[in-house]
Amino acid sequence: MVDSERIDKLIAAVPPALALRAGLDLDIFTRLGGGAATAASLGAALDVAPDRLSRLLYALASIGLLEVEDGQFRNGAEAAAFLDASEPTYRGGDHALLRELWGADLLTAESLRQNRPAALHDFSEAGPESAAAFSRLLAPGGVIFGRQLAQVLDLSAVGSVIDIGGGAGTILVGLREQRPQIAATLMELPTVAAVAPDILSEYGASDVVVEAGDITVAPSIGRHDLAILKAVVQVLPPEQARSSILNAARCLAPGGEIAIAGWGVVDDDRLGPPEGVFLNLTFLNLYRHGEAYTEGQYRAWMTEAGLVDISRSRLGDGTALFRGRLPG
Ligand SMILES: C[S@@+](CC[C@H](N)C(=O)[O-])C[C@H]1O[C@@H](n2cnc3c(N)ncnc32)[C@H](O)[C@@H]1O
Repeated sequence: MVDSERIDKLIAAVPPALALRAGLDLDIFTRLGGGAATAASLGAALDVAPDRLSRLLYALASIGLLEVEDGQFRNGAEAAAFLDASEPTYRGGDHALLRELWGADLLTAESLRQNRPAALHDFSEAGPESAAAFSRLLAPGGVIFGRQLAQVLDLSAVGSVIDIGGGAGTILVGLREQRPQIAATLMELPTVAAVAPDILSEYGASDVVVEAGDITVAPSIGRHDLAILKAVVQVLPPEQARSSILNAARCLAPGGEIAIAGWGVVDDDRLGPPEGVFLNLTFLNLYRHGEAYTEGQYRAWMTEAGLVDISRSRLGDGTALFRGRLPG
């Protein structure tokens, strides 16, 4: 017997997520920090009308992200830990990016009807301004991902790391926080390579070597102990996805490790994980050819690249991580 409950729940899941995003956009959780505020004082601090703001505050309280008592709002435990940007455990770094992606998601039916991406994003044809804007959107999330990676990889023997298609290169910032002695290179398409140094210097990482190149055509000019390829394979058509992995492996010194990551990965049956399955729809709206490739495709390309000890794991935020090593 089917009933409408599940459909109602699916539909109801969206508005709380949108309220959360509005809270992040307005910096509400960071403003509140460890304290409490009324809608009036928060409204004054944010320069928004308190009576209208209070609707959002009550909505956030209704899903436990805020707590309210006698008209005073404070962060709930999860918001205090993960949505306050001053905390090292902050998970909201991607919210500006999600705003773009969710905007694109609303166009899925349109993209299918028109048989073209309704919110086309073309990395190779992007002008300097849009390359800089997109790289800035990704930059905060990059630092967080770099920290996550530093926790799961053994960096003790890594003397040199390359982030291929790393946007502004901020993954290298998070990755090297505890090991600043690791030499770092960012390899990017020329338009992004041109804007990356300015963004890197804002993150105190002017020592990162920026190399302009196209990973589908040739490897880096250097050899590195660790190569990172995050959210890059998925933006490329299959033949270029394959060559990006073959060339990334050629950036490695013998014994070096590759970390291929992204939400855009699906199981071989294409039914999971949810991050990959639904990002694959977002891709319909953004890219002519990019897609969430299957685990089997990643493994086949990595094997063809001569990599061994291939593994797939899932990081805390749902990012799929493939690791492999070049024989020593
Ligand atoms: C979705 S973004 C991911 C950026 C970064 N890795 C991250 O996860 O934040 C994809 C990046 O791949 C870069 N890219 C696309 N095609 C490339 C290619 N053929 N060679 C090098 N970089 C490429 C783009 O310029 C863009 O910065």
